[in-house]
Amino acid sequence: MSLGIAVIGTGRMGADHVRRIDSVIGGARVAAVADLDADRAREAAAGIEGCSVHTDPAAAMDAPGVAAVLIASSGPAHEAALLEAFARGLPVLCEKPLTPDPAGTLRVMEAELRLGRRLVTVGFMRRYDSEYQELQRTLEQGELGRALMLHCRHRNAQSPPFFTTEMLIRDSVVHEADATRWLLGQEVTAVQVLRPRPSSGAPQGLGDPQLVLFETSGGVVVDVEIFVNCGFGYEVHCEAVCERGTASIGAGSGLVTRGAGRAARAIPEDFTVRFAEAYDREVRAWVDGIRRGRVEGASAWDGYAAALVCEAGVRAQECGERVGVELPERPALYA
Ligand SMILES: NC(=O)c1ccc[n+]([C@@H]2O[C@H](COP(=O)([O-])OP(=O)(O)OC[C@H]3O[C@@H](n4cnc5c(N)ncnc54)[C@H](O)[C@@H]3O)[C@@H](O)[C@H]2O)c1
Ligand SMILES: O[C@H]1[C@H](O)[C@@H](O)[C@H](O)[C@@H](O)[C@H]1O
Repeated sequence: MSLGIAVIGTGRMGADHVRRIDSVIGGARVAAVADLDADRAREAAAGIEGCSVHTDPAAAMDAPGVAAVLIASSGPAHEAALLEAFARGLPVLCEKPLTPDPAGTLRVMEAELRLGRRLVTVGFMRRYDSEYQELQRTLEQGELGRALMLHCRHRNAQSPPFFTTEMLIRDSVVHEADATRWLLGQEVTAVQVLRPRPSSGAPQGLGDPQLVLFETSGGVVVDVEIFVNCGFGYEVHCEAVCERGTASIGAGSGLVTRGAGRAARAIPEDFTVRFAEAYDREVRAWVDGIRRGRVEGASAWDGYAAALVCEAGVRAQECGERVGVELPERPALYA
């Protein structure tokens, strides 16, 4: 029998996940959707047989046939939805950030610890991207020697209207916080943020772009250019500089055209294009895991570690200094 999923939040990502569950991956179906905006929820559920429509996330989780929850509401709404899923013992895939602040993430992790079993997967989809996976394997195999530096670029064509300077870190650089931990198997121990003059292409008051520096427990230095209003497309690059060579991803390998004295390759418009396959693989792995009684992917601990890195990043944005990341001991549940 297919796994009945309640999708909470049917905006840009949620609607895309509804489509994915309904028509891309096998073994699951959208049993219910919820969005504060009833029209948006209805639109996402249109044509899906047996899918009930709600404005209250808890009501969607109580709908007949629901056995798992996918949370794609706005970040501040994640915590309440996660706790509702826990109250029902439902496994949950929650879009990043797990919650926007470490205090909320800690409450979620502690609630899961009280349950004594893992229910949460955090939607850090880069872990499912084939290029990132190849880079991770290359670094793990060690043929290039130990990693010394990562140079990362993270560019969005434009930010949504509600984006704030803090969100450059908490909503965008949170991906590099997780990717750094996952690629290197090391923790981020300190963060600095350099702020060039804001681009005239960024909304008034938004400190965009920024250069974020991580130091890791293994002595690697990571620089992240975050530029969420670059204007020209979506780019995520990562180059690892190792002792005997480099390995890089994100250059794009699509069609190249030549003409009128120029060579050209399209740049993806946004993350739904660049990471389409990664989202498919992430949701498929989550569904397959649940069907086999396992919880796959990034854990609440990973969400918490990333949130602590981002908290240090926001403090570094404000004070202009290097800010240390204080990570507590990892609970045994997440060993
Ligand atoms: N993994 C990725 O690459 C990626 C990409 C984009 C967004 N995201 C994440 O996905 C989440 C959603 O982002 P989005 O771009 O789709 O935003 P969005 O604004 O398009 O959609 C959010 C939806 O949540 C609904 N909502 C808000 N509070 C709610 C509540 N309490 N109950 C029910 N519905 C509620 C809103 O009405 C809206 O329709 C965020 O956590 C975001 O960070 C992840
Ligand atoms: O919510 C989105 C999403 O996480 C994207 O993957 C990232 O590139 C954007 O910067 C962020 O705003």
